[in-house]
Amino acid sequence: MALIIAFVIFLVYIFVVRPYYLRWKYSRYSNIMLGKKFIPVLGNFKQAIDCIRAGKVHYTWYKEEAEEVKNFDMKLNFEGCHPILYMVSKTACEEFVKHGRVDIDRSTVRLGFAEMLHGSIVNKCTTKNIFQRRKNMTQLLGLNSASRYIKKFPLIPKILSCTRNLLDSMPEQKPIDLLQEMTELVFNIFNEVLFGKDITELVTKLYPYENSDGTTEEVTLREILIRLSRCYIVQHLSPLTSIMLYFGADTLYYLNPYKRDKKNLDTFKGAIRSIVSTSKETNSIGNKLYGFSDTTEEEKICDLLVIMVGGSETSSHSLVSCLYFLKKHPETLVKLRKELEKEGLVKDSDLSTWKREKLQDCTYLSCFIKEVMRVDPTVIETFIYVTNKETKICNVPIPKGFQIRLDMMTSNYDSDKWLYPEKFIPERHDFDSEFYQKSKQAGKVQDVYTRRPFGHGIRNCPGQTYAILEIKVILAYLVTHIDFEFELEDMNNEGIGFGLGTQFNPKIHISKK
Ligand code: HEM
Repeated sequence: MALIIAFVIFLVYIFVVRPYYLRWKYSRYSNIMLGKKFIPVLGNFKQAIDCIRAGKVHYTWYKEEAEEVKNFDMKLNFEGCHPILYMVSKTACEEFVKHGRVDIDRSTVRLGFAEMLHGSIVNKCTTKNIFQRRKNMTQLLGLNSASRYIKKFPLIPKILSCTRNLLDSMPEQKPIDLLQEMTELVFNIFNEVLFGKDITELVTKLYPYENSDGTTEEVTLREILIRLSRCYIVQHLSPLTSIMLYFGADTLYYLNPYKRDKKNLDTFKGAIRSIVSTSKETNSIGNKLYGFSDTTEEEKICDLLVIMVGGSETSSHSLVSCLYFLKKHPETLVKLRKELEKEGLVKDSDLSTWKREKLQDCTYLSCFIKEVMRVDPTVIETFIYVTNKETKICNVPIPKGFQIRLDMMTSNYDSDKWLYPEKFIPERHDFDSEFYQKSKQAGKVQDVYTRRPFGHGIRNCPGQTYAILEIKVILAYLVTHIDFEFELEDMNNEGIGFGLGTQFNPKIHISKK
């Protein structure tokens, strides 16, 4: 009995007393905004739930609050019972980056995606070993801008041939699940890059997947990855996860859905392990990554998993957004097609015409993608970071062990930095455009922290160069080879969005040119 009472008191403390105490404590700082609609247990998730109920994408409230939030350096929110300080202003971001690694480092909390990717670099502090593993990844995959790999390896032809295969398999004038198709496409591309010829097994072989009703289904690895990503997002949002984490992350595995998700995850990792260990492609990136001596076998598998998730979930969502905004603003599609035509990137042009340099010359294409990432970012916040000791940011003392994230949405809608931030105007990113000059004259100037789609600091996204190149090639190929229509309901929905975790699953109809 005493134990039950102690447990109830503990729950009341973490879900009610502590959040209210922290809200009171930080309300005394004029540069901290308290998240709205806070309610015990759910924390500020209520805002996301309200958006979904109103038929809008779950992160619309970030956009709606942006004009108010921009007046603060930080925002205090609660994810369930977890307090998180979001870095909002340029100064807060700058100080966050300066504190990097020593005073503030990546959190090791095993929650949601971080739990799914547990064992990889993602929820590990920035030690020498983690730095080396990140370097192994970026150098081998050539994800940094000075990439020898991207130059030497026929990455663009691979992207093009996968996109062409996808288009060949797409039926005309029938509803197509766009997110599913884009995820499949980037998954295939990324895995060809990672595993070369071994891809065949990866794409076609079926593996057992345990469903929530206890039945087992035979599905492809790609399907397992898609389902698992969704399951771990749900785990992240569940108050039960927060409670159980207090008893140690491994206790999760005694209960469903955690036990089942872990089993499915182990199937996935087992398959990757078997593909790499029996690989005939000794020179494949996956094999080389697997060959590094400074990591254990489990760490290598987990690092492969993180690049597979990072490489497919994110870019596919960005592509859906890009296609949507092209249709929403038809003049952008006309302008983009004209630019591509000028570079000789047209239907039936020889695949060897599609050179990286040509795509780099497509200023409008770059600006368009930047604008999509501004109005509808794929990721709205970084992974969780934590203070290693009492730290000050913008003169606010933050105790040891406090969780921190970078807010990646507010600055996109800051009217001090952007002219007409609510409008979709790709030209705002083109220094030579009239609109850019007009913005400048109106005193709107961006700084290095205004755009944050890939995070900042030593643990920012190592895949950004690869991601942007991939999005450019696929988008350019698609718009030159198909016409497409979204459903009217989606076109008219002003609250639609396609970032990670979106509830929207748009259907398109295509006709091949
Ligand atoms: C549109 C595409 C993408 C977006 C918007 C994106 C965004 C992000 C963001 C916001 C982070 C967190 C940074 C932080 O916590 O400070 C991240 C981390 C990461 N991303 Fe990406 N990403 C994309 C594509 C990719 C690709 C293609 C890869 C392939 C390798 C990748 C691999 C990673 C990895 C490994 C991390 C963890 C880095 C670490 O823990 O040190 N991402 N990404």
